[in-house]
Amino acid sequence: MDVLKSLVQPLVGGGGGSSMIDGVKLVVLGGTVETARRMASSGWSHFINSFFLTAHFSEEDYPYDWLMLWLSRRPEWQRSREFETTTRTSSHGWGSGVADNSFGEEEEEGEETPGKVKTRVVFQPTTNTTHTIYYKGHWLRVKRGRKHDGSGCEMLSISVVARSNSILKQLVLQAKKEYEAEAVHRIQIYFADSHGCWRWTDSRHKRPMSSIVLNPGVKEMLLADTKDFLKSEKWYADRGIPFRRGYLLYGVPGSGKSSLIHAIAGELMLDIYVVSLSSSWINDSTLTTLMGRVPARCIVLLEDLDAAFTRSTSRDKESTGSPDGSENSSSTTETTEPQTRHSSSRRHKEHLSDVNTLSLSGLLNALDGVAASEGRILFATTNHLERLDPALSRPGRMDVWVEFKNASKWQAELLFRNFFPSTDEDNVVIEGDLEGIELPTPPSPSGESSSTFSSLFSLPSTPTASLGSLSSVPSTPERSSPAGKARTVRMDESLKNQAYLPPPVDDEIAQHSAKPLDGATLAALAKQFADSIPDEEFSVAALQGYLLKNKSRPEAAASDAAEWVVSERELRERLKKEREARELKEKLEREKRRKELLVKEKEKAEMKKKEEEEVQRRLLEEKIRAEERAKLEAEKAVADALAAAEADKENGTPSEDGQGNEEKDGQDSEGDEQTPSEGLVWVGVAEVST
Ligand SMILES: Nc1ncnc2c1ncn2[C@@H]1O[C@H](COP(=O)(O)OP(=O)(O)OP(=O)(O)O)[C@@H](O)[C@H]1O
Repeated sequence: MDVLKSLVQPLVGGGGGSSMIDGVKLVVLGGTVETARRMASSGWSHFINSFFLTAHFSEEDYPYDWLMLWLSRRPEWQRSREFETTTRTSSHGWGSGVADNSFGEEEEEGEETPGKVKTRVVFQPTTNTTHTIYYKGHWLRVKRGRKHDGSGCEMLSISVVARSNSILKQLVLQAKKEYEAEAVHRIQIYFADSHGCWRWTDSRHKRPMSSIVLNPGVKEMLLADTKDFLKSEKWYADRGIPFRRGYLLYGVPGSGKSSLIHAIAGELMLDIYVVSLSSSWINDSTLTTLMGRVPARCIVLLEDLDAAFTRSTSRDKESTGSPDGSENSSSTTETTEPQTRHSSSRRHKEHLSDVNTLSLSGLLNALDGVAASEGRILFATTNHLERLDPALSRPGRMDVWVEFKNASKWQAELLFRNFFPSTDEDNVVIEGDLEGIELPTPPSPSGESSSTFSSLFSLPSTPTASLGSLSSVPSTPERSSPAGKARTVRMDESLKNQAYLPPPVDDEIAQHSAKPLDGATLAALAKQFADSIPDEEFSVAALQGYLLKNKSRPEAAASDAAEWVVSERELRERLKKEREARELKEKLEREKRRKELLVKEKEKAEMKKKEEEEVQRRLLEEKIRAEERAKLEAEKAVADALAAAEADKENGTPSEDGQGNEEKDGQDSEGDEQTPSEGLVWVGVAEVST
């Protein structure tokens, strides 16, 4: 105590100093202590940090998601005393494991509202709090924070006292494994945003391939092709061919294009990156940026390929995707790429007039330009193949085309059999089992096919191949096996697929579903249903809609199908008539408006003509009046002159023989050199000209 007093005493200056000096001394003392404390603390953390290995994981990259899922299952992470809540889990829609600290409405008491979206709220530690987690004999210091680069992105920093970074590697690998174990049942959907970034949007359960009802062999062929492609990176590299493959799915709406892509993504365990080309913000540079940012293994889905070009009607013909553009209709890469070079001024103009435009050359560059990423599988969908430019479908861009038509009888039967539950466990429909229905010809990879099934044909992936030769060159040589064999093999594989785990059926929903039927009854009902459905008249989506209405009554669904077809036709007929009537009305109104416009224009022209005539008439009148005025003034001047002469004559001395007068006249005439009549004419002219 004495020691402390002796230390403080000189500083506070004993008892004799003024109170102000004492205050200053106290401030100086406090400042010194605080500075010393800070220096010690920073020195300590510097010292500690020199032993730590630290890894940073940005929100924008996958490892962040892996680790957040892993952390959400750690009790230490949940013991945080400061939380923030979010409804967007970093684990992208799953993360509902036992240790997950999320909670939702199912925990709440009371009945549920059907159709209400269940929102899960997740507690996660606030940013900038540090957690210590024990992992494989090491203490990890985990901290969530934000980047300081202005992006506001979250960062996860994990530090560990270790000599090598192998423990961090192990941690990341384990987190990845756990994440992928969850991901096996789901696919992630990312959507492009207007800043050229991919935003995670949804996580969906995988859709089994068997739920897609297409003509025989189509989906198997596609699946085989995509699988084969993913395995052939070296094959492509050895031949210097860009490692990319494109599939164009075209045809009527509601025929299963998107569903098939979804199912393939699930089967291949790939995420889907979606760009809607009809978005108002899409333009060349955004699309190029997006294409450069897709990960190596994924599915890129370009929706509504034709809509990209119908959106902007003001664009030049050269940059439209429509084959109608005469200059562009025969364009290939060779013709469109030079366009990019020589049309910079035109592009600049376009840019000024409409910043949100996507040109054909921009789209082509994004698909296979230098910036385009490799290893991705591109799917493009369109309802209007005829609107696409041939350049878009050049091999290397769209290697495989698949046409989707309205449902065939065969599809209708299979759809019915897939739709209703069966007591037969092995009620897996193999194409050949569907008796009595003429099967469409399966696709042939050799391209020599196919009448009803002319829809699938594969293009060679070598750049030299022409569009005309629709021979199928497989993405690797092994794929030259006969179609039938390939199909059987792929069918077996797809049946073996264990990846799909459908979500459990809600009890309430189960009550409204049909009771399982035995195989024979189901087959008979499916046949009855298919017999009532006309070939290729209704889309699969329409049939599905009908079945959904009868989801608990398979017998009624089969027996009422013919009636439904009649009512649908009547409905279509009525809608068609209504549309025609509307169009006719609109046409008549347009015609009426056009006529009214013409009449108005005519009236306007007549009015204008009348006004001009009026002006002319007024000018003429003015002119006549001016002439008359001039004439009157001239006459007056003459009369005045005569009167003046008369007056002179009366006032002056008259000469006897009249000589004096004549002399005067003679002098006058000599002096003026002007006769009265000449003077009259001059006055008149001067008046008129003014
Ligand atoms: N071939 C099919 N097999 C199974 N279900 C199908 C099929 N075609 C359509 N459906 C069902 O119809 C609905 C719409 O299908 P989907 O969105 O895949 O059609 P689409 O061809 O992509 O349509 P659009 O061209 O309008 O985008 C989905 O619910 C899907 O389950």
